[in-house]
Parts: sequence; C-alpha cells; structure tokens
Amino acid sequence: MSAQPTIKDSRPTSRVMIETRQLAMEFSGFRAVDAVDLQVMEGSIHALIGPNGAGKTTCFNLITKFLTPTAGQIFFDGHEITRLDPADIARRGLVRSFQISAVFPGLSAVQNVCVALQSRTRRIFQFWKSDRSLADLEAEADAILEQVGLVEFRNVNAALLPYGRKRALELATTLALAPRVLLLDEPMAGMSAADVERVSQLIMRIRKGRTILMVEHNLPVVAALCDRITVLARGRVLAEGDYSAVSSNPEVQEAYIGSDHD
Ligand SMILES: Nc1ncnc2c1ncn2[C@@H]1O[C@H](COP(=O)(O)OP(=O)(O)OP(=O)(O)O)[C@@H](O)[C@H]1O
Repeated sequence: MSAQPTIKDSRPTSRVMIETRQLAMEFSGFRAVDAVDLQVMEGSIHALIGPNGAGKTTCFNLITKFLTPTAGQIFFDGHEITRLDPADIARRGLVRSFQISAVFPGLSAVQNVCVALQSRTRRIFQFWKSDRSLADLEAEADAILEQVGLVEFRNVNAALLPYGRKRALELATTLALAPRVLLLDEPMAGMSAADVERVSQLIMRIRKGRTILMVEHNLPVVAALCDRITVLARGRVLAEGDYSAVSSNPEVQEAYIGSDHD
C-alpha cells in the first residue's frame, strides 16, 4: 500500500454522525462483527476496509439496518437507531445508495430522478398532473443530474447508459432523497479506470454538506478520497486513522498478506 496523491477537500467537524458501540453480529455462533466501536465524523469521508471476510459488509448492513445486531448499539446524530427499521432511518437522512431508490431501466435518466424525488415527497408520480408541477419536478431533477454530470444523458433510457454513468444515475437517485449521510457500498466495483476517476470526482463534488461512509476495496481510491479509515479484520477493528497511518501499520500489512488485495 503506497502513499497516494491526495485530492481531498475535507471539512470534517468534531460532531459524531454515526457511532457504533460494541456492535456485534453472530451467525450461528460465528462472530462476523465483534465489539466494533466506530465513530464517523460529520463532513468526513470515512472508509471501512479490510481483507475478505473481515466483516465490512455485515457492519454496513447493521448500520443501515438490513441486519439487526446481536449485541451493541448504533447512534445516528446522537439518537439511538439500533431498533429502527431501514425506512425510518432513511427518513432521518441516513441513506444507503441503491437502498430505496432503484434505477428503472425503461425510464430515462430524468424520469428516474423524478421518481426518486416523488418518493421523497411521497407524492404519486403522475405524468398527467399539471405541466407546472411536472416542470418543477424536472427542474429539480435536472439540477441533480447536473451535480452528477449527467445533463447530456437526461433523455437516455437508464438501460442504455454506459456502466459508469449508470452508477452516477444511481447516485443521483440517492441524492434525490436528500441524504445527510450517504453510505456507499463499493462504489467503484467493476469500473474502468476512467469511470473510477469520474466517480471519484463525483464523490468529491457531492460530499459538500454531507457525511459519507463507504466500503471500498480500491485502496488508491480510499487513499485519495477518505479522511479516516477503519480497518477491520476478523470482525474486529484492527486499526484506525488516515491512510498513511493505517497503511504503515504492521498489523494491517500482515492482515492483507495472503488476501487478494493489494
Ligand atoms: N448470513 C450469513 N450467515 C453466515 N455467515 C455469514 C453471513 N454473512 C456473512 N457471514 C460471514 O461473516 C464473515 C464476514 O463477512 P462479510 O461479508 O461481512 O465480510 P467482508 O469484509 O464484507 O468480505 P468481502 O470483502 O469478501 O466482501 C465471513 O466469514 C462470512 O462468511
């Protein structure tokens, strides 16, 4: 793990947005997540990394309430959310990308964002509504498409978008839900180098006013984007700090040896 040039534009504050206390998840006696204490600061981009089977996805699923922990607590902006359901926490502003907003392949980019905006405002997406309300909605959708660099693709069906652009559209539909905290599950998975660069820039653009927690295997991306990194191994926190601190930690280096990560 070599040091990478930084493109951070960080403004983390001292306020804790997501906190886990002694978080644990047991599957038939096997502790996939074991006493994890995590603090994600407001305004930061925070990564969860670790070798295969470290417990990253399980941890993510616990925080987004796709799983209920067998022990421990989860707090969002100071409020305990351990027993709330995913829709409840999404309404509070903690949104997992691709969680509620699906991308409909038969709809254009702008229609997809309109559907997501509608789901936020709980109105029914009625194309036959007055031109005025549809125009308002489309103006808001266009502003979001602009944020993610998809203006020129606004009328293209989602199914026809290149892969990287589809991920950008997924992010756009997530942004339509007005998240305060965004949880990204391997945002760079399966992307070409050009798409990785574009989506990295996109994440930097959308971080303003938000907190981002991501699971990501691409370590150069983590080095470039993330203010703070928590390294998990065998369900436990092995190390935490900025990239140079965790990558120079001998225990972290050892944990990665023998895994298929670089
Ligand atoms: N539903 C489940 N039932 C039983 N074991 C599970 C379940 N989900 C995860 N595990 C186990 O928990 C451990 C942690 O898995 P998890 O997917 O959270 O790791 P990860 O760090 O995300 O790995 P990867 O990088 O390979 O995606 C693994 O040993 C996995 O086999």
